[in-house]
Amino acid sequence: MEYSLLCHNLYAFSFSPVKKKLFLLCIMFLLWVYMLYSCVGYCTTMPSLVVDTHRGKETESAGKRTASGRAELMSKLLPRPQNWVDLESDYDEPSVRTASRDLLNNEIEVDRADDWDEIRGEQRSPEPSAMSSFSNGSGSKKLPQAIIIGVKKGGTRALLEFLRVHPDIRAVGAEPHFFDRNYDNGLDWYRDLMPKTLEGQITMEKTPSYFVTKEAPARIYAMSRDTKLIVVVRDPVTRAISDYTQTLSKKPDIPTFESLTFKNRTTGLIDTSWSAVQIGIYAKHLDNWLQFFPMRQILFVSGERLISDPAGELGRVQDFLGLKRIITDKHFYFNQTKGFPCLKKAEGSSKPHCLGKTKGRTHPNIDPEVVQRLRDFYRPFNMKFYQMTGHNFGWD
Ligand SMILES: Nc1ncnc2c1ncn2[C@@H]1O[C@H](COP(=O)(O)OS(=O)(=O)O)[C@@H](OP(=O)(O)O)[C@H]1O
Repeated sequence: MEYSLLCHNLYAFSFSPVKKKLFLLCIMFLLWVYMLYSCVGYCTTMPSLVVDTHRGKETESAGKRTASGRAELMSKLLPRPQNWVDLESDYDEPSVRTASRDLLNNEIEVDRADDWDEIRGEQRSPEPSAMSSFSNGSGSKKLPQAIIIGVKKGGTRALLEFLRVHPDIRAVGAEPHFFDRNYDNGLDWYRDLMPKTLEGQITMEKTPSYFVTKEAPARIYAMSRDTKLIVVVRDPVTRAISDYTQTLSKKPDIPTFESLTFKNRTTGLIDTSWSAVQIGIYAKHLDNWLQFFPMRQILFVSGERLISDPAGELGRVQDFLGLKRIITDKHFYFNQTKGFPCLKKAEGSSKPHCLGKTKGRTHPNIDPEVVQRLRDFYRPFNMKFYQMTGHNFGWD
């Protein structure tokens, strides 16, 4: 009797139309609260992600949790950013960072502003094709087997973007700066920045400051003694002017190139502590690398030929990496307006692409006497470099 009464009450409860509506409303409310919660979580994550990426070194001290969080967030952003990323190198030569000049000390911040803009751009407008690779979960993240280690303003971005056309190359778009600024974050952090690769694909990155970082050769060797190293070199005088032009574009009030070049203009003594000058002493930096890596493991790409004959240089790079020559002259066209070779189709896109406006800036006119003095300064170092590499780059 009692049992049938209970059943009756339960039946009345579950099928009462008012209670049924209340029950449904409750579920809808809970769903709504859950969606709101997820949305708020997403929105608060995005800005911190950008800020962390932008801050780079400054956030390092926040500890492992922050670092791994940043790695996770960066990996979501960076492995397959917009196909034609055009980040500008954002480093200064370490020994010069300690120089007393405000101009030099501020250079990292000045350059970082470019990364900030570009990475924001990548978040805003990933192309549909980029999105499909972005969400491609196949493969696994590996440490890079080949790295473009330099030189700043040599043409490193062009080389990396051209290489990314190759189906057997996957590269991280932004500069990880692992072997100079972020080494304390550890190899897992570094690996996590890399895009996923399938068997037979090569993982790559480019950070041009490695070439002038004293600790970089030993650190890369410790990661893998088999790492293939690529250096894009350019006439050191033009490179110095290009470097200066980059800083000038962000800080128009800096002293003239001519005054920064000399320790003492009257005596004509060159200021080798100025990073723009020092980076171009290639023979000196190369010596450091040869303490750890044999010459056959380093490929030197001519920055000049990368412009005049991109397919030729890309052929050499593909051979060096042990890849089939897939990138050929059919992939390039010369854009008259830009004044540089561009890709007919960038990786994952059907549209032609040139590098952005931070690549190929108009250089200021430099006093020809100062240019000549710099040429004289670099000549013996260039000769030594040609001797070491067995290649005359024709800068003299
Ligand atoms: N195809 C193509 N398009 C545009 N620019 C090209 C290209 N190939 C090489 N270059 C030259 O690359 C120079 C910039 O070098 P990096 O990319 O190594 O600069 S950075 O260190 O990453 O900031 C850049 O230097 P500036 O001309 O002084 O701006 C270019 O001369």
